[in-house]
Amino acid sequence: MTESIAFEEINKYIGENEAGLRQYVSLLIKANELARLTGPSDEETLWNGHIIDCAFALPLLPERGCVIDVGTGGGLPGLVWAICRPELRVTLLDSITRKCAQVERIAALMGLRNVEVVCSRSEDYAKKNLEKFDAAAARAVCAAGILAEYLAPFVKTKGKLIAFKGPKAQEELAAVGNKWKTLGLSQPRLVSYELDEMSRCFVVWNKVGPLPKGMPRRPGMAEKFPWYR
Ligand SMILES: C[S@@+](CC[C@H](N)C(=O)[O-])C[C@H]1O[C@@H](n2cnc3c(N)ncnc32)[C@H](O)[C@@H]1O
Repeated sequence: MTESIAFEEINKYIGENEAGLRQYVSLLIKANELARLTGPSDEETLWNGHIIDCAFALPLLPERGCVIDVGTGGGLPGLVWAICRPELRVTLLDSITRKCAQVERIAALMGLRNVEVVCSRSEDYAKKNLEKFDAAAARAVCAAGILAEYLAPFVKTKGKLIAFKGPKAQEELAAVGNKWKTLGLSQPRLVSYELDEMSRCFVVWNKVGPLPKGMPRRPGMAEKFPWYR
């Protein structure tokens, strides 16, 4: 792993947007009481473990354009990005209606005009939104190989796929080997960062070619029949 992101690189985003990010945390705590959106939901855990974690990806995002957060749950990372990068249009996608309703409410209460919430399985939404986004990302959704199948259809050629990953990243990538080209993707690169003394990373692919015929597949097929096996 050669690349890394230091806390200093994201500190300015956090400093400039602290009021908005703190407001999001307090709305998320309230929303958690109505619909379980995240795990532990005290202010410190949300700030340190979720907000800062999501902010670490900010330097990887495109200068402008639109990005999609697949499996956004309570709006992570998409709402953090929408707050810190108001010039980006951010689509927050999740298949669970009660989560989407809460995220929509939070975005409305915060007056975020650059956010769209979509309640759908990613495979269904991808069919109608092929190659519409400059970047697609996901945090805590599924293993890298399966995730790449979810994200790749959304991304324009030369766009980016970003996956938040922990210590299992190398193992998940090894399961796919060097077959990424099949999905129209570059070989992945790993970008490391440190949070709470834990080593984490982003897996980043570039979209370099077309999707194979038959993709995106029906909901559920990606997990049942991994494309790389
Ligand atoms: C563990 S949660 C993570 C939520 C958030 N990204 C975070 O970091 O807190 C995973 C979310 O992905 C959603 N999800 C998983 N597969 C999906 C799919 N194929 N299409 C849409 N949403 C999906 C689930 O509904 C769930 O809300």
